[in-house]
Amino acid sequence: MLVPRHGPPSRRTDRGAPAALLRMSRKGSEGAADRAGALAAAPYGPGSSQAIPTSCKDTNLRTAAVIPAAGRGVRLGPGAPKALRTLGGVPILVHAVRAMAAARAVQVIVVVAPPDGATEVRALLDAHGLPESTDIRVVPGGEQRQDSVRLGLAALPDDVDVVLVHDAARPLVPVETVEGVVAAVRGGAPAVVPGLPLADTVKSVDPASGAVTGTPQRALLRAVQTPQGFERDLLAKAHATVTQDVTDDASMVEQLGVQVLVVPGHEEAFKVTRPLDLVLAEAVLARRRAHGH
Ligand SMILES: Nc1ccn([C@@H]2O[C@H](COP(=O)(O)OP(=O)(O)OP(=O)(O)O)[C@@H](O)[C@H]2O)c(=O)n1
Ligand SMILES: C[C@](O)(CO)[C@H](O)COP(=O)(O)O
Repeated sequence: MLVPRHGPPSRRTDRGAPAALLRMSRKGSEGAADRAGALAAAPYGPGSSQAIPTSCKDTNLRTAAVIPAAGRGVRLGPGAPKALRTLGGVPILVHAVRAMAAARAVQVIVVVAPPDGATEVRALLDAHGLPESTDIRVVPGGEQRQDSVRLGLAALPDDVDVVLVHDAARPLVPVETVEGVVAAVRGGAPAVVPGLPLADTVKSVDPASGAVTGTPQRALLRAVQTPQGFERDLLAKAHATVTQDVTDDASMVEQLGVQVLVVPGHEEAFKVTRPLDLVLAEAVLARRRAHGH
């Protein structure tokens, strides 16, 4: 099914799909070249007039997850790169890959390894017996998270139309959260993030003096998690055009003027960032195991 999202339909073929989109769904190098061309004629943003595919039933297109895992884990303290440290005796990255592979919609996973660690990560994943039905690829990452995600996107096969970006550092995200994000993208939202209301009051501050400059209304705020889900071409365009430093992928899409939708997140999808997060993650895992999960 093809539906207009950002304005009136553009020139259509006899099946109702804009010609550029049908070209983009072809497999192989010709399809890839057309995809690049179609991206240059960017359909996204205010006033745009393109239509985009929403259902893999009509297009046979697949959903992929890019898992940036190239960070050093400085805030976690000295040791191996964070994604390779263990939780319940299993590397954090393996938990994250399993969490993505558990979602029926996710057929392709691109793991973005530390820049000099792709071979080690490939061997680690092979040693942990991940589902053979999922196409799992490993590529080296970059200096910043944004660089790593961009390198992961470049390794996606042509027949992927929806992409999740999921931090390796969120190893315990429940499958329901992953599937909720995919369903929202497949249901018509071009960019989707899971989010939770805040428990703390948040202040803006002047970093130089520490003086409070404001108190945003808490009810209007959400702490956003991953996986963040996107139409592939939209995310590729965001990574090709936004150069400003950002802390998540959705904010790059926001800079293109495209609406991002928040769906319910989950408290177990927290990010392992500091040492106490590891303690919490071990406790959550122990609770799951006690319940037979
Ligand atoms: N150059 C980078 C930096 C981060 N990441 C990934 O992005 C996710 C979120 O980043 P964060 O939690 O900040 O991880 P680190 O960068 O490892 O943590 P720190 O900032 O404490 O070093 C992590 O899965 C991390 O591996 C990445 O792939 N490439
Ligand atoms: C992408 C993210 O997890 C959303 O909350 C977060 O912004 C990553 O931040 P980090 O400082 O790179 O961990």
